[in-house]
Amino acid sequence: MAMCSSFCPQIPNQLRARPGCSFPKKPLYALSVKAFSSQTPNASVKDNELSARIGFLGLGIMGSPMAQNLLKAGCDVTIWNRTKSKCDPLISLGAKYKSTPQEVAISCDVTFAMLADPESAVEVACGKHGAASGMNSGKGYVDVSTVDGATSKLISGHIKATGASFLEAPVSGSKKPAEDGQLIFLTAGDKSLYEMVAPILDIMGKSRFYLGDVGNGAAMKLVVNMIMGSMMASFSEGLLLSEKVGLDPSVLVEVVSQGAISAPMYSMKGPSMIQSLYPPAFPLKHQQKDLRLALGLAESVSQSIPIAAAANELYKVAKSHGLSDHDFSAVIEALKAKSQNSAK
Ligand SMILES: NC(=O)C1=CN([C@@H]2O[C@H](COP(=O)(O)OP(=O)(O)OC[C@H]3O[C@@H](n4cnc5c(N)ncnc54)[C@H](OP(=O)(O)O)[C@@H]3O)[C@@H](O)[C@H]2O)C=CC1
Ligand SMILES: O=CC(=O)O
Repeated sequence: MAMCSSFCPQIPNQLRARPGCSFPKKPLYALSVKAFSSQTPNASVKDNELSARIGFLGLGIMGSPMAQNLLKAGCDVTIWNRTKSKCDPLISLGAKYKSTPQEVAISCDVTFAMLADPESAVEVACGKHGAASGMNSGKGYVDVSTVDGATSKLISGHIKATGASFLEAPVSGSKKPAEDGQLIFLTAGDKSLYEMVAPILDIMGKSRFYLGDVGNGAAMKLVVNMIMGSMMASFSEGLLLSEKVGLDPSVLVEVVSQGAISAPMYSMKGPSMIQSLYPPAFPLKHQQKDLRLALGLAESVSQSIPIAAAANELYKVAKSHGLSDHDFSAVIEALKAKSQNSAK
């Protein structure tokens, strides 16, 4: 890949990412771009970002705004989505369209994938007309979907067998951070690809962590979302209990927001949960998938995670009530259903 070989060796050792290192967006952005632009030292940020042909596969709640931010930054973006109609708004913003992941990979230097789950991530990367069949040495594949480590290693194996580079880079942050370019990237895999795509990650995110070997990014993401899923389940119990004992749940949200357990998630989701509104930012089915995968991760090291296991059961109940495509805060409805049943 022309841009990789031209800039990677230019990065001074002290600026290279170490496993576990966090790179906040603002201070290092210029450094990343400088390294990226070594062939023309005075070239503008925009000129250098434009030099990469970027593919984007998967234009759901997250993929669409991420690809849109790349387009807004002036990048050359080629897209594909299983449901073609979701490509149309991006095509009208200047994206190119290809009809298979393979064709996207053939026409791009680096291809990003933002897919629902392990099955779809494997299908799009390794299936018939999948991205791997369009890869070769000099290209890169960056999977930003939330999957388990074994899936990520499987995809990495297929990609690297073609001579291409692989980076897993799941994101923390939901629909709004994706729209605002404020995601947190949890990356692992080929360091040279990490360094190459750093300026691209910085368009879509506010910080990035390089965590070493493939699997570590997936594990970090699953641990974070295991905590988040349990927090939301516990918050739901609190909202319902406060109401049952005659308190105003809005006041509970305010009290929580001022204390040591305050979290943006509670302030953002609490008011709509009180109104039983769950517009999907993070679909409940994906939160349950992440808890399921976190349970597998814990099992792999014989770690007991009883709180997360209980939360997982609650999300499963919510799914059985048809709430899969609602926001994950709809897990509170599973508790409401349980208390109605026990009152009978
Ligand atoms: N939403 C959020 O807040 C966050 C989500 N994530 C993770 O990011 C990933 C994407 O999430 P999100 O955008 O919310 O999910 P969506 O459900 O909105 O989008 C899923 C995407 O995967 C595609 N897809 C699903 N199944 C297949 C398949 N069999 N073959 C090809 N494509 C398929 C969908 O295509 P189609 O349009 O055709 O259905 C769509 O592009 C998930 O792994 C999620 O856990 C991570 C951080 C935050
Ligand atoms: O995966 C979801 C998120 O908000 O992060």
